[in-house]
Amino acid sequence: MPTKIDIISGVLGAGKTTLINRILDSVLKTDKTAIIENEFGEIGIDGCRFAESGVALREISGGCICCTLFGDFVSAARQLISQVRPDRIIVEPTGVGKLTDVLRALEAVGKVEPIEINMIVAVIDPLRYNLYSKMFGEFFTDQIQKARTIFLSRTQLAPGDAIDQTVKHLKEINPDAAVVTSSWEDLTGEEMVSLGEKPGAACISPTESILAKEAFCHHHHADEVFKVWSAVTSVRYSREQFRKAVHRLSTEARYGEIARGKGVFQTPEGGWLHYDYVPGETLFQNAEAMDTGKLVFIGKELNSSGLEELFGLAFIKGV
Ligand SMILES: Nc1nc2c(ncn2[C@@H]2O[C@H](COP(=O)(O)OP(=O)(O)OP(=O)(O)O)[C@@H](O)[C@H]2O)c(=O)[nH]1
Repeated sequence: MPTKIDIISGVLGAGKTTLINRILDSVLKTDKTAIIENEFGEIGIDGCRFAESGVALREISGGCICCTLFGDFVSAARQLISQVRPDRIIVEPTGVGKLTDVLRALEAVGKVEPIEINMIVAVIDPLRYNLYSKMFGEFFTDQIQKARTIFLSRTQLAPGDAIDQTVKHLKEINPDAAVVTSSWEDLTGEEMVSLGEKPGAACISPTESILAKEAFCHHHHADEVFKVWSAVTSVRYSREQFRKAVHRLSTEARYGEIARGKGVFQTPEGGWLHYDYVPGETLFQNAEAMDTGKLVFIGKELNSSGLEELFGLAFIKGV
């Protein structure tokens, strides 16, 4: 039996990890499942978020499958298939990865291992459609164009007209994709899997039609456009101090254009908080105790020294 491959794409912070966790609830009942996660930043933050589910996880950090990590991805997939023998591999590309490039990498895997592309999903946040379209440009469009199923995230928070507008834009770019507008809270894991597996009307053959066209297109790589600032730190912040720092970061142009932030830090009381930043929203969650705090921000034209100053760090950069 070929290994089923599910690709869950979406720009930084769109909701890929959240969707994968929902899908895992269902597929783990029947399929031995592995995950390959590609983190653009060097410090992997998400790994621990799948840990409890008991899946085999391979994390590829510090670049993108499209360029620097193409070979690493192909070997990780080959190794998983030959050693773990999963029924299914879920691939979470970086938010600044193009589906085209992921499909190209999978084409290389398919030459040596039996695989079958099962889901090609893009997660789109309707609340930030225009912002992300501008910020992520060709990466965003490519994900929409190549997806078979598009899941809208955060729909419970989005007004109806934002959802309608988003669906209209998506259909203009990819009329064949199935677009799921239901709130994720109203869907079971099984329903999400079945929606993700349902092929769009014009079912894609990744190795031929998509990739042949792409070969002639002008093509930017993620690391030409986006930069990562990351740090490990023992500095403690209260939730309020951290929120204030992030507010400055997102409102003062001198720090650059911040697309995503995530990490963990210790509070003055000794607890640990995980933070998730997307433009206009910072969420905190209690976290397990860590060996050290880790901060990551990704964006355009990042001002590293400004960030260092802002977070007042006694830190070792870029570990
Ligand atoms: N309530 C709600 N929160 C969501 C939804 N999707 C994402 N979030 C929240 O948005 C934040 C980012 O979601 P993630 O699932 O980590 O996004 P991601 O696309 O995996 O992010 P990267 O891996 O950094 O690119 C998290 O705090 C999520 O809890 C959704 O549909 N509903």
